[in-house]
Amino acid sequence: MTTGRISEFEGIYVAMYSAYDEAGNVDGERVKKLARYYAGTGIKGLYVGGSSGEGMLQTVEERKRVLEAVVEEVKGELKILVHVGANATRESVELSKHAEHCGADVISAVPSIYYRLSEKAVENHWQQMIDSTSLPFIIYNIPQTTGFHLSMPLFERMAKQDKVIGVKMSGESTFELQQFKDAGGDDFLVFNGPDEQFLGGRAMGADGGIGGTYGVMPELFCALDRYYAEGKLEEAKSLQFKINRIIKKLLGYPSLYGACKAILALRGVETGQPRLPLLPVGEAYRDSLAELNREIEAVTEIVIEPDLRSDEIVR
Ligand SMILES: CC(=O)N[C@@H]([C@@H](O)[C@H](O)[C@H](O)CO)[C@@H](O)CC(=O)C(=O)O
Repeated sequence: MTTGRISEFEGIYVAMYSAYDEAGNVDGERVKKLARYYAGTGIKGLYVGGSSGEGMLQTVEERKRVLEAVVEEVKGELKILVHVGANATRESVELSKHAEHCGADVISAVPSIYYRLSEKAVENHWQQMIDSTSLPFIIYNIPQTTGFHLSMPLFERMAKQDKVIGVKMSGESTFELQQFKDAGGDDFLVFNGPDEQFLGGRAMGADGGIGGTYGVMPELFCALDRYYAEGKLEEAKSLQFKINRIIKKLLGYPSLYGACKAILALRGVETGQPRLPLLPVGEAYRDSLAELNREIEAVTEIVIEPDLRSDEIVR
């Protein structure tokens, strides 16, 4: 049985990539075009300004402009979750208030990075954001990039607050994911972070997923989620394997984000290069990316074809 909160937010969220012009500046029109590209793919919503969105590489003003463009384009069609984590608490609070003012649905944040912070400091950092708006809050746990390990006692203190509705679990342990689900309770949302183990995360209790590579194959993750929900586990497993072959190739380019952005460009959705220090992916890779794009499109064609028998999907 799903509770109100779960049914309101469960599902597939694209962690949206940045959209810059050729000079590398935030381009509102490109942000809108990218957001529009996802509306109608079956996803539940967008996660704006997270890792894939390069929020941590942008100024507060740029982050505001990105969110404003997304809200203007798809508010009401897609749920809008916004990452407001910044190194300084005061910037995070400013971004939180801006998110509420704009009409975002949920705020979310990683801990502050660089300084080795105590649990108390991270708790206070998050609490200031939570207290600054009436929006629900989703903890963003990604220890492999932040270096901060979210302990169970801190998780439990956070999760017992009404406004803290979920955790985006980008750590790789599905056991830990399951522990969050168990401790959070029936009404607490858990989102799978590692796209490569979406199915494992779902089987261990995740209510959906938030992922960067969804951005080049949203229909595949929607289909995977559907197969799992319908109990079609063989089909789901086979589709996850196909997806993982694609992700493995994407991870072989100078940067994952650059490769995904290049694939979007091949589809007519220009978003520029990732911002340095994330490496660009240049012309030299065009042919291999075009081939990878064809591979994604071929799998997509099969999963969205309603008349195909499910066993044809997987062979
Ligand atoms: C470490 C990392 O960046 N993880 C990604 C995944 O989507 C990741 O790109 C994917 O699993 C490929 O490894 C997401 O969990 C991050 C995310 O959703 C975000 O962009 O905020």
